[in-house]
Amino acid sequence: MAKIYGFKFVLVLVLSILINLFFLFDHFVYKDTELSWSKAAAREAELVASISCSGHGRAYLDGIPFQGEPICECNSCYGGKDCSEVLTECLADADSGDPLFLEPFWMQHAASSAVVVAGWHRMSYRFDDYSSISEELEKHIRQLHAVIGNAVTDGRFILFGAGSTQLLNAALFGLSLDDSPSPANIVASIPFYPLYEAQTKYFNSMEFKWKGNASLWKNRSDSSGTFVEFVTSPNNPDGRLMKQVLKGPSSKTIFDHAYYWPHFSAIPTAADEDLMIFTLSKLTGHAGSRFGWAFVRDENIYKRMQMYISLSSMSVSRDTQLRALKLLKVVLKENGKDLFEFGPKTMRNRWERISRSFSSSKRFSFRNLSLNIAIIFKISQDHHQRLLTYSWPSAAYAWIKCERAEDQDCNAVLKTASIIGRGGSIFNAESRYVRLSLIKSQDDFDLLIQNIDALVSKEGGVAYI
Ligand SMILES: Cc1ncc(COP(=O)(O)O)c(C=O)c1O
Repeated sequence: MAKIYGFKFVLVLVLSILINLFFLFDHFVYKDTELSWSKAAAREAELVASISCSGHGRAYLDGIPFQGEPICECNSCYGGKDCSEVLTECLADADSGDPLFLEPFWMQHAASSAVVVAGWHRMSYRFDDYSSISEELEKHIRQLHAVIGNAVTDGRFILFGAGSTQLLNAALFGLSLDDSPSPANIVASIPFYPLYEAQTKYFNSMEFKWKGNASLWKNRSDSSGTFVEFVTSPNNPDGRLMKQVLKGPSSKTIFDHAYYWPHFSAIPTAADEDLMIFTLSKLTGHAGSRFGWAFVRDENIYKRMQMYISLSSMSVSRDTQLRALKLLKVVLKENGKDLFEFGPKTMRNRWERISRSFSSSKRFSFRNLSLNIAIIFKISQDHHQRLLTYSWPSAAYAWIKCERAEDQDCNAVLKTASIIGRGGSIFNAESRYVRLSLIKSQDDFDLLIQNIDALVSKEGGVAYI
């Protein structure tokens, strides 16, 4: 009898231990991972993401709803409720530098790149340490440059801006606001990104004046004052790796490295300049997030740039910084392997395609940027492995020249074939040049190729310059 009671006692004890373990597990392990306040938001986000737009559009959480439902926003030349209708007489728009070629990458990395933002996320003007930049984001940015080897970041201050657009202007003020009695002369080499001239003229400061083509000031006298040169490397529009034209103690340089990433260029050396500007827009494609950063060697210039940011917008949105951090974490996975395979491969394919389209043309030519692009991933600290080697140009834009004497306005010529490019005069170059953007969506690119093929088929022969 005592044996049976003893057995029952042990059984009850074991059961009770098991039940307690179950509740403990449920409380600390299962309950811990169960979603509560984020569940509805996650469901809403996935619901919108699941709306089918036939691969030619996208529904967004903040899109204008129709009958309470989010609707598809179609790519150009597609329409209808689900973007399945091809619009006729549609123009191939290769004008803007909207980097949507990277959208498929982020669709493939939807899970790792999603961000959940609580209603109370970083409401303050400041971080705890009174700074306005996320230390963690700064760390990831510096790590990214070290992995890709495109910039030396040691011994430099870092600044965040609302896209590189804000930082370019901050740099202009930072370099011009010195004790010089006359305004700084602002220059760039032709062809140049038109924003430099537009910003300098629009802000119309007493501290600086636009002076145009840098080459015209090579033999200037000492009394000509301070010069600030914008150097875009790789260049927009023609993709060349550029150096400053003006040298000497009275010249300062703003290096705009928006395109100095393996998608668009060889990375022969790590940029090691005094003032370097980068942007998330052309790195990950998130132009809409408006995030850029600058590395500045000189503390006084850094402080003046900081003052500009502070007076114009206080600082960069914490929401944007959070998103940038999440994106860079994805980028840095396996030392950048995924993004820096996808980006260059996509650009190489597009260049192969457009080169083929123009290959039989004598009427149009483009600079053959036949770069030997070597993408180097740091597999570990001291071991580099060459994973991809391309011998194709991969610049963000094709810089096309109309070769016939009568084709003075190349943009107009392309327009007759329903192609919208950006005319050379916008970059201060001849109008027999035109820039075609190769970084837009696949739909835009496919239509561009279709219209180029139709235009070229009306003539014959290739001319590389
Ligand atoms: C050379 C260059 N710099 C800067 C920018 C501006 O980029 P962000 O989106 O960072 O303002 C662009 C955009 O096309 C660009 O081509």
